[in-house]
Amino acid sequence: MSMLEHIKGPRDLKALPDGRLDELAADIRHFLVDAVARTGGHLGPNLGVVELTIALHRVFDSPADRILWDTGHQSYVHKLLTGRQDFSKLRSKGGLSGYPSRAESEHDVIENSHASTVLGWADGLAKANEVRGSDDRVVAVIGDGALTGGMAWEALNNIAAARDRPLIIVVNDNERSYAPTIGGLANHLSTLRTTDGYERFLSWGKQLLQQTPVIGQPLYESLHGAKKGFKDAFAPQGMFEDLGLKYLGPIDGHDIDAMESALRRARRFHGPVLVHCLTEKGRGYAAAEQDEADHFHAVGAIDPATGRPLAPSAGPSWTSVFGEEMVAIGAERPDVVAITAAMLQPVGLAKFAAAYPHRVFDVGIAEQHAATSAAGLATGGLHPVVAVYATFLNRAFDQVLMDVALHRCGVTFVLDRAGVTGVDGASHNGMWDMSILQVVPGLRIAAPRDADQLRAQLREAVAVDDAPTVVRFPKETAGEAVPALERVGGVDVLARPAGDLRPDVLLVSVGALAGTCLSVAELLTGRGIGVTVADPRWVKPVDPALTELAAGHRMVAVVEDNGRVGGVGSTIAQALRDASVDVPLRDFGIPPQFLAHAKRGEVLADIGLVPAEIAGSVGASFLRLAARAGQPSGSGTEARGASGARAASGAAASGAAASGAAASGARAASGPGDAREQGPASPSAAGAGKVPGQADPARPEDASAAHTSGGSTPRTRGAGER
Ligand SMILES: Cc1ncc(C[n+]2csc(CCOP(=O)(O)OP(=O)(O)O)c2C)c(N)n1
Ligand SMILES: CC(=O)[C@@H](O)[C@H](O)COP(=O)(O)O
Ligand SMILES: [Mg+2]
Repeated sequence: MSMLEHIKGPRDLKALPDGRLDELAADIRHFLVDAVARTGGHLGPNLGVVELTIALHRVFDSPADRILWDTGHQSYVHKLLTGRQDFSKLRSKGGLSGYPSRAESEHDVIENSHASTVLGWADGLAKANEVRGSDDRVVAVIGDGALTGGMAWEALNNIAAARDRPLIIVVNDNERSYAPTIGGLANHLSTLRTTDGYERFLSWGKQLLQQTPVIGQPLYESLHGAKKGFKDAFAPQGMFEDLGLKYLGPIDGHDIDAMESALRRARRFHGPVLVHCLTEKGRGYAAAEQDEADHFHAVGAIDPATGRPLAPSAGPSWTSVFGEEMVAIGAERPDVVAITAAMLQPVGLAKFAAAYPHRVFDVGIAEQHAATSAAGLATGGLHPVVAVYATFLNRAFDQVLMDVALHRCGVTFVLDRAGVTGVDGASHNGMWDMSILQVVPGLRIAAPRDADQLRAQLREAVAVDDAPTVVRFPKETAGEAVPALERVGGVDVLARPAGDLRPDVLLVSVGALAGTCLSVAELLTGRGIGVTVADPRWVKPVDPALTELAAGHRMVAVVEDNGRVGGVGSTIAQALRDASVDVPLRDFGIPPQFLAHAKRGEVLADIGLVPAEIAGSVGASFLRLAARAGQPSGSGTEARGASGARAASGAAASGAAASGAAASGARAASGPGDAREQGPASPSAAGAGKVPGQADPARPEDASAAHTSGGSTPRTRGAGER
């Protein structure tokens, strides 16, 4: 039985004799490499906080004392020491989250994986302790990378002002975000680190004197008193102390004894104190320590012996397609520059940086600054491309609105990881961008359906110099090309009703869900419902060609990998009303919920954003609409079923059929899956437009619902009512 297995909670850890702690640390490292090699996860960051976390849980009394983690990706050791050692399903459905989770443990507080928030949380909790007269402590662990985020400095400004409010800040300084941390702060931390030699000399002297009989200890005591003056005289006065924080450090973050000693001093201090500890991301695992990219910041399944990835990539990722095209654009457009928020490699800008080192700017984990500095770059005559993960743009909304859009700056925001990402949990899904950005005047949004469209639309975006543009795409591989039959206005028609079926349903396919939509259309074709599949390409502003297309159909359905509320579907519904196109609309997207961690495919299935559920719901809706209007139920008849209506195949199902269909120009909807009769969506299909409280235009009994789809509404209400 390993030492780690004896630890069921912090109490067991505190009971462990000092001499066994290094053995525990070794056990934990071995566990982390073994477990995360199987599941994937944030191996490097967690290998770097083994001793730090042991010391924290030995000095403080969690959960009475709150131990908070910024970003939370480095909380695996914290989980191991607080009763959670089954990592077999880490970041998988039903398994441990890759971040703190209140549902998992009373020891966990912050579930948000967005960086730089921990000091804000800590300030609030420390104030609460003060108001409630509690002597419990608040400990905030923040990385050097997260410390470059603006929120951290807003909080520090408040924390430092309260000189007698206890709060312990532990800066986990491993000199890296993914790559080495940039900026003046990083330089300052480096200056403070140089006193590390001074500290090492002192700790050597302390040990020597304490081992010297008789005179050693008294001599140590008197020298210790002189140390303060010596340090003040020679060691750099850190800005943290200038701010009003007591500074302890730099401390060797891999020396449990030194860490415990510093933390005990910090705990006794009745005010804000910053413990600056030096750690190494990937510590103790050679493959991580030697990984130049990011010290195994986040890995997939790997061979633990070599650190090499086990699962070969299934084809070019959206990110790599973007990165390659940026290099090509960069050669043609010397005015194009790029901005990353401490994620050069993950967002695909590494090749652009290698080719044009003076045209890429890493601003640290500072998306707000990224947006506003982009407004400055654009005003200075350049065209900045700001590449961030979709979810992280949330925090820069005001800057996009009031700095970039208000001043009509030609800035292109490239949002990677847009839509459901899955394994990183609720705060990582890119599910809000196409809702919040709908309200930004002049801003245009592109949602490419495949790699070819990404290349084309990126070029279209950087050609716009008087408004912000957005290009958004999901995680992982870019998948097969989805050719268009024709372009109507700016809208690509991907499929027309099969055979003699009429245009019953216009299925608006947003972005990378084109394959899903082609499968939906095939299923509906099997029910004798004629479907046109259209990809608007630019979803904001709504193309008039789309509203014209809608006018030629009996119902519209919009499918998007984005939140339903305020998303593309809502916007198209509004455009139909504005154009007096009186056609009912159903929108299918992500319900307004925080989604638990699971694989992307599992989440999409759980929320009903899959062909069978969407087809079932659209088909049922359409048939009810037709029945209520006394019209034939589709241009084919149910009776004809799959045998009657030709179930065509196309690009999504097979290349040959696609090229054949494209040639004939009459391709029906296509996609995998059979054309069997699909029952109406199960009531639990929360995301497929069937969200509790959401009305179905064909069901006036839902009239009480808070939000109905746009377009004409059932006879019982005025047209265009929402
Ligand atoms: C607002 C925001 N932007 C970007 C990220 C992506 N991200 C996750 S961890 C990380 C690096 C964090 O560096 P640091 O705080 O030093 O922690 P370390 O990984 O070094 O322990 C980044 C940029 C994020 N989580 N939040
Ligand atoms: C913690 C964090 O924000 C990132 O490291 C996140 O894990 C991104 O993961 P992917 O790059 O694998 O999408
Ligand atoms: Mg770091």
